[in-house]
Formats: sequence, C-alpha cells, structure tokens
Amino acid sequence: MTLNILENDMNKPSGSSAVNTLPKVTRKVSVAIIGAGTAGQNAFQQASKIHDDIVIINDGFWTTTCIAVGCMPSKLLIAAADRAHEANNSAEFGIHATVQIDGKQVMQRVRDERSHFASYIKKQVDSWPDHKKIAGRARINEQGLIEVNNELIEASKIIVATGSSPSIPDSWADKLGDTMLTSDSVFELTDLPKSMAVIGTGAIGLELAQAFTRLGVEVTVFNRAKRVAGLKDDDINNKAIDCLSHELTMHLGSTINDVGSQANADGKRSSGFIDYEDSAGESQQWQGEYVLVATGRRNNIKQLGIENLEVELDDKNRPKNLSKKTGQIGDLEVYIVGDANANLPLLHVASDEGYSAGSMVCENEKAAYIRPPATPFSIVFCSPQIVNVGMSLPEIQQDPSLEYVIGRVSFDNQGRSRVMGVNCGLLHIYGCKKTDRILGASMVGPDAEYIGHILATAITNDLSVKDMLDTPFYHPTILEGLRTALRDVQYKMEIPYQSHDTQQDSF
Ligand SMILES: Cc1cc2nc3c(=O)[nH]c(=O)nc-3n(C[C@H](O)[C@H](O)[C@H](O)COP(=O)(O)OP(=O)(O)OC[C@H]3O[C@@H](n4cnc5c(N)ncnc54)[C@H](O)[C@@H]3O)c2cc1C
Ligand SMILES: NC(=O)c1ccc[n+]([C@@H]2O[C@H](COP(=O)([O-])OP(=O)(O)OC[C@H]3O[C@@H](n4cnc5c(N)ncnc54)[C@H](O)[C@@H]3O)[C@@H](O)[C@H]2O)c1
Repeated sequence: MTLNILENDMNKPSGSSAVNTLPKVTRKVSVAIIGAGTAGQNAFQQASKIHDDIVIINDGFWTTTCIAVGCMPSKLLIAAADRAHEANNSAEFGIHATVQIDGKQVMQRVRDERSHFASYIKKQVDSWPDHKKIAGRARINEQGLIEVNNELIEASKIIVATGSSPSIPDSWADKLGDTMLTSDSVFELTDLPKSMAVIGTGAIGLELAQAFTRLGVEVTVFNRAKRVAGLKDDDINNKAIDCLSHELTMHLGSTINDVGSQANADGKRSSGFIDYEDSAGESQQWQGEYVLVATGRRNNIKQLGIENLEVELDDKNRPKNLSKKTGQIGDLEVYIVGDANANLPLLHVASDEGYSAGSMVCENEKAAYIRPPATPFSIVFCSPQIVNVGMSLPEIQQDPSLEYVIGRVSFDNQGRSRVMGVNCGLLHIYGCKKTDRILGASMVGPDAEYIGHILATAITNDLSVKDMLDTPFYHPTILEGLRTALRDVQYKMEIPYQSHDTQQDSF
C-alpha cells in the first residue's frame, strides 16, 4: 500500500476550496528519512544505492545519540572510573597507591574522545549532497506530507528514525532547575561534582552512578523497585544488588515524594533535594549538588504526527503491526526503526533495523538482504557486568511446553576470577530438556560481555549444549565458569550420553 492520504485530498474536484487552501508541495521524493542517528544514517546510505530523489531530515546534532550523549561518552567515563578504581583498590595485591583525580581532565577527555568519534560521522555526513540533507524538525501533517522549515515534502516511502529522549517525571525539571542532570547534559559537566543523587537503576543509572562513585563523587542511588538493570531472574537480581552494594549506596524500594532545589548560603548556586520514603516506610531527605534523572527513555514519535500516516500506537507508544525484521508497519510504505519503535532500544538493533529498512525501500523482502531479528542481548557495563541473552526466565515459565532446567555457576570462588580479584557473580543458563538447546541466560559477573556473546552465538546458530561443551575452554580463564554452568545444565537434563557430574574448574 502506498501513502495515498495526499492523493485522496488532491483528487478532490478542481476548484474545491480544500485543494485551493492546501500549501504547495516543495519537493516530491521516493524516500524521506526522518532522523539522522545510527538507524537513519544506515537507512540513508542503503537507500541511496538505488534512489537519487531521497532526503534525510534531522533536528539537532548530525552525529548520533550513541556518540554525542549515549554509548560512547558513558563508556569513556567508565574507562576513567575503572582506572581510578583499580589504582585505589589494589592493596590486597600488595600495591599501595595514592590516587589524585583531576575532574576537569576526566571530563575533558570524555569530550575530546567523543569529538574524535564524532569526526568520522561528520566526514560521512559531509560527503552526502547538501540538497539531500535538511536540518530541522519534521512533522507529518494531516495530508501525510512532511513539514519542515519552509518545505512541504511528498514522499512515496517514509522511514522514521527519530530515536528516543530522557523521560522525566512531570514537573521535576522545573522543580530541580539547574540541579537536574540527564544523560543529555551530564557529559557537559566541566568538573566532577562533590555529590550527586542518581534516580533509576536501569542501564543508564547503574553505569553512571558507579562511574561517578569510582571517580570520588559521593553518589546516592534511588529506585522505586528492589531491582537493578531490569533483571527478571530474582537470584541474579539479588546477586547483582549484593555485588554492587559493596561500592554503591542504593535506596532500592524507596518512593520519591518530592524533589526540588534551594539556594545555598553563598547565594551563588543551588543544591538539590529529594524527599523520599525508604523501603522501611520512614520519611527521609537527601541533599546534594546534582540530581541525575535516569528514569527511562521515551521514543520520539508522538509529537511527529505519525497517526497521519495511519500508524497506530499502543498504550506504550509502540507502533502496532511492526515487523521486527524490517521495521515496516503492516503493508504501509512506512518504516519505523531504532529507538523510535521502542522495540529494543539498543545500538546494534538500531543499526540493523536502519540497514534493513533502507534495503527494503530499494528492493523488496525477497531481493534485499534482511538480517533476521537479533537474538535479544543486552549488556550493562557496570562492574560486575550484567548480561541478559535470549528468553528471560518469566518468558520461559509462561510456556509449559518448554521443559527447562537452570544450570548455574557462582563466580565467588571461580578460579581465574579469584586470581584477578573480581570474584563476585552468578550465571544462570536456561536449558531446554527436550532439545538440548539454550533458551536464554542471565548473569552478573566478571567478563560477562564475552560470556554473553558466546551464548548469543550459540542461541543464534542453534548450537546444542553438547556442541558447546565439545568446544575447548582454555585454562585458566573466567570463561571456564561458562563451562561449569553448561555442565550443570547437562547434569540436570539427565541426558544419558552426557556427563553426570557438575565438574568444577580445575585449579
Ligand atoms: C547514556 C546512554 C548510554 C547508552 N549506552 C548504550 C550501550 O552501551 N550500548 C547500546 O547498545 N546502546 C546504548 N544506548 C542506546 C543507544 O544509544 C540507542 O539505542 C541508539 O543510539 C539509538 O539510535 P537511533 O538511530 O534510533 O536514534 P538517535 O541516534 O537518537 O537518532 C535520532 C535522530 O532523530 C532526530 N529527530 C527526532 N525527532 C525528529 C523530528 N521530528 N524531525 C527531525 N529529526 C528528529 C534526533 O534529533 C536525532 O538526531 C545508550 C543510550 C544512552 C542515552
Ligand atoms: N549498556 C547499554 O546497553 C545501555 C546503557 C545505557 C542505556 N541503554 C539503553 O537506554 C535505555 C534507557 O535506559 P534507562 O536506564 O534510562 O531506563 P530503564 O527503563 O532501563 O530504567 C529506568 C529505571 O528508573 C526507575 N524509575 C522510573 N521512574 C522512577 C521514579 N519516579 N522513581 C524512582 N525510580 C524510577 C525504574 O524502576 C527503572 O529501574 C535502556 O533501556 C537501554 O536500552 C543501554
């Protein structure tokens, strides 16, 4: 189905007042892409291979969220924090150091390196013809036309790649004023503050709270649920809280009743406050320099006028009839990709979806190379890292046909983890008894990013637990912990040809 909303209106008899009052279309294009982040840029590059009459519209910076305010600056901050942490915590190895942290230099390096990454994107965007790029905020009007600046664009196919933004509870921005930070503003700090509250223990809250703590900031974390990183396996969640609590002051299960800011005695600055009820029901107040609000992100779609393209949204702003493979909405010539569709708001997913939608507008599903939807996989880069792969435990439990066992390994006494002094963690692998396949896994622990990749490869390529165990595991590695958990899966499956012991790592 094509975008015929315009045609319907335009087809009204000539002389009709409706036609005469319509503003004039300034350009007609085969493909319009709205949003030039990772998903939009990939879509543009791919679609440009076939279409010359194509336009990409972007509001704000022409780098990407990932580079400007997301993955990269957060990992740069974590890198500095980890250096400080190692130096400060090596006494058990007989290494004693006095660490001096230059906050200005830490934050400057974050921005300098960010500029380095941004320069690659700038080079790419600069290479695109100017007439195909429009800087401005797009809106889709009632006729299904794209309004941007003084232009009115009619597009045969539209790819929406408008990303997401921090979601801030009502009135908090006004009440906190200058004391409020979000992931959009925190990397602009020119120095490290003395104190900070972090609200939210999702990926953003955990990563930044721990990084600032390690850099000497007095950080207090709040979350309404007794849950970190959205973990759905209670044992892994409890273990993650246990490992992270060694460093972080966390008020989990607390209710925030009010937030605000008040002038300091010096009259120069304000400080922020949070009135909250702790998990025991006691009223408390926190006061400090900044409040970092990390209470989730919302897709940038409602303000766009997407309903004018006949796209329906559910109660969570997610488009109905979304193909998770291509981002296409039903049989409309509309594709919604990356964070904008609120499916899996992760970088590799935005990248793949943008590529697929860009291919689809060139060819069709049969001719274009469309990658299958990625195996669900997420990593939170706190220490120890938190990883989820494949199906979650509640998803598995909802399907009685999936006879599952849980293979487990603790990293508290795992050989190499102990050698390295990073021995806190737990891995659960959910194995299917009937098929000898891995359904999913959840983990907090050292080297989880690598263990997660191996498990994602196994699930994606349909490897059996036996296949995995027939693969060598080098000694002594943290990855031997993965083998211990896989052996536990085998043992619990009671499959005759397989080993009947849960062998621990050899030391
Ligand atoms: C602090 C932080 C850390 C993160 N860390 C990781 C990580 O480690 N790993 C990971 O996988 N993911 C991470 N993410 C998530 C990742 O950054 C996003 O999933 C990804 O960048 C989304 O890309 P996108 O192309 O969908 O959107 P974006 O890159 O946000 O691009 C959307 C573009 O559309 C523009 N736009 C919006 N509305 C309009 C409009 N009406 N008209 C014109 N233009 C418009 C926006 O201004 C923007 O330029 C992190 C996110 C944050 C915030
Ligand atoms: N390493 C990574 O891959 C990475 C890193 C950062 C961000 N991201 C992406 O960004 C997305 C957004 O991250 P996020 O951490 O902002 O969101 P999130 O939804 O994962 O976490 C938000 C947290 O805030 C809490 N919360 C919400 N309202 C609250 C309130 N009023 N009081 C107290 N707590 C409240 C929620 O309980 C939840 O724990 C993630 O889903 C992820 O896709 C990924």
